[in-house]
Amino acid sequence: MPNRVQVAAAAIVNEAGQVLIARRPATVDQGGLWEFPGGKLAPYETGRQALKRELREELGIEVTEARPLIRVHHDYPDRTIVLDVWKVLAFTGEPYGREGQPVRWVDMKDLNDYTFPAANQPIVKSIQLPGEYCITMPAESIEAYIEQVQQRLSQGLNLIQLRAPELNEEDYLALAEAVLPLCREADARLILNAVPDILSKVAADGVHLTHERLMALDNRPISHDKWLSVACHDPSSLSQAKRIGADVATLSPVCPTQSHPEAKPLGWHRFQSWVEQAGIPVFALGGMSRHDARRAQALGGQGIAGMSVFKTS
Ligand SMILES: Nc1nc2c([nH]c(=O)n2[C@H]2C[C@H](O)[C@@H](COP(=O)(O)OP(=O)(O)OP(=O)(O)O)O2)c(=O)[nH]1
Ligand SMILES: [Mg+2]
Repeated sequence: MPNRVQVAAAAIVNEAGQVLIARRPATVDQGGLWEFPGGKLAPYETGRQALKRELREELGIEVTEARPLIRVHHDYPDRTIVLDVWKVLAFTGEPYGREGQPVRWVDMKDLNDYTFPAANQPIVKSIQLPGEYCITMPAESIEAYIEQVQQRLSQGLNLIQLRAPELNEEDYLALAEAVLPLCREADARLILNAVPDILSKVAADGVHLTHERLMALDNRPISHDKWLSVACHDPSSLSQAKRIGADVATLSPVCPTQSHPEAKPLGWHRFQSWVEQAGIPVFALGGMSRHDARRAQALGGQGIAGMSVFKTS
């Protein structure tokens, strides 16, 4: 690819959970589409420096705090771009379209109604996902699973993977049906750890595929209005995830974990370098504690996933 363009872009989220987007002029590359404000790195600039300069130039604001959100590589017909996306946590000034471009605050869930350049799909997903992904831990009975989910929701967790591999299909379906209204009530997303077909029976928000199910696929098995979460353990499963159009991945085990004592931990260093190439939001899984969410995010991950980490007593 002849042209490799490095771009810094910003996810600016306000207290009401709205995101600032801008419309690209009709005459430029990707013209007329909505974008996250930002632009190309000048020679010798770091991503963070470019972010600050671009937001000063395009929006008239001064970024005072930002962290990496996601990095996306994308091949357009005429160029490859590397989008280095930052979550802006604090800024001074009132943003406006300083170059005359329309800018708009939109609710996170309404981002899907706007047309962005093709590279932006994983960025939109990353903005919509929280930093904690709760996976249910083994429980004694269906009732105990339900109680566990209730407890996790009451902690404010809003992304729940219903994992219960020991249940037969009928029991798992009954459990999923019982848990779904609880998640709806709490405005949480419910991801079923099961075969993709289950979404024709239970109107959950998505499915999570085991590593084995992921590797057996050639295409995305569910529609784009549902979430496809997948289990990855190495660069080849991460690239398979990207290839089939998964929305989010767990990468494990990052640290030693009691639930999978035989698995060799990959460590934070590899987590960082594999995530950088992944191009989709990736949660660190395996031996996590709550304070690791910040660490995972500082290394370019979406946050942490886990089972026992969210247990309160
Ligand atoms: N800023 C931004 N650029 C994006 C997004 N998605 C996406 O594919 N791009 C592409 C479009 C462009 O090819 C490139 C960004 O270049 P740009 O036109 O914003 O660059 P710039 O602000 O430095 O503008 P200029 O000085 O070249 O006029 O990245 C996005 O969400 N935000
Ligand atoms: Mg720009």
